[in-house]
Amino acid sequence: MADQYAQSSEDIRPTGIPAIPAIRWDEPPEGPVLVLLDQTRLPGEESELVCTDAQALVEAIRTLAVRGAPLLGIAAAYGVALAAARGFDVDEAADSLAGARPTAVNLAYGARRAQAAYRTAVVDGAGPERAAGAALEAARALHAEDARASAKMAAHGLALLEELLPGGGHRILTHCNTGALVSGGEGTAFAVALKSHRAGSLRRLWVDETRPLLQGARLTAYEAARNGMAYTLLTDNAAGSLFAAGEVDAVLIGADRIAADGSVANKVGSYPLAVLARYHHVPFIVVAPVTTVDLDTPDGASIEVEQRASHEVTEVTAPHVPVLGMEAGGGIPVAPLGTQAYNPAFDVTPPELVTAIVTEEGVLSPVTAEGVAGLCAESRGGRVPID
Ligand SMILES: CSC[C@H]1O[C@H](OP(=O)(O)O)[C@H](O)[C@@H]1O
Repeated sequence: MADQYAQSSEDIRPTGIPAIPAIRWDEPPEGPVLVLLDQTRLPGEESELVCTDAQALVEAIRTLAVRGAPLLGIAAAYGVALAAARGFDVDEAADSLAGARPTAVNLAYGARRAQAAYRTAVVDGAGPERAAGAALEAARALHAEDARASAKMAAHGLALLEELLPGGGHRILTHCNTGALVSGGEGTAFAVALKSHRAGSLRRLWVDETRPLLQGARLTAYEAARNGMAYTLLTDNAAGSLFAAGEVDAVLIGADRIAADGSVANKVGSYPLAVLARYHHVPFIVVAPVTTVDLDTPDGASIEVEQRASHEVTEVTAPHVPVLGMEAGGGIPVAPLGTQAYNPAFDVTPPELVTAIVTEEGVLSPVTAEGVAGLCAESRGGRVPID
């Protein structure tokens, strides 16, 4: 069944990860800027969004021009460095960036890490310029750490797939977008699928479109095509029939926050996939860096799930209008005007439904509170306060 839905080979353009990096710091003569690949305009348009202050970055985060837990942390750290470099109030910038979206713990972690570097420099007698340099150094370090973590997660994840599914021919279902567009490297869950592809072991990447903001259709399909992967798009509500047909060997997803008990907050639609995977005896694998683990959040019920605007559900956009960032009424109504929609951006999967959590520190399975704590103990000596 999988092969009859394969896109034709000429559609596959193995041109590598996005030509424009998801994020980059630049220092033109008029002053430092943070340059983002505007993810609201993908896949049709690869355009850059230039942020000159933290407020512009907060808006870009809220409209998902920049998104995905690890990249949100990196962006927030650069945002604090940008505020420091341009003489704005660093604490105010860190607070507004940390609070831009509630669920991805990396966001606050990145902001606080750069803020802590700035403060430490000031306490050590550094002037504003050197202190700003310390914040930028912290952002660059986080960026590089995430790139290394991505490569390690890909290696650990592929080894797990080969253990669970010996002989290759992996048919992997993924949800939302977890590639280079969410990372300092090649991503989290997508990086595992990409490594499987490069090893000749990926038979099919099933890509959930991921309503309502279509990160799967717009972003994961874009990354899979650019990497020459065999992928097939599906509506979220078609996933169940794929499991029933025996077409899914493993589910690979990312995470936005992993609580101390191992509960996983991820894009809405992840929890139903976990239930389907359990019912059909398919491994449900979460791939996330340790920066996504939050020991200060005890369990899934304690995770704040972002609720987003109704119009993201009740309207679709015209081709030239970005999916995100539009005001209510900016799109084409698919429901009666005035319809209110339940639009949680994430859901929470309990640890007992998670086969394994893959981090740069290795594979945690089964998922236990002790194991989650152990991940952090190894990877993060000191802990930067994130709230
Ligand atoms: C590996 S982080 C990617 C993670 O972030 C996505 O959410 P959003 O697109 O709203 O930033 C989704 O939960 C992905 O799993």
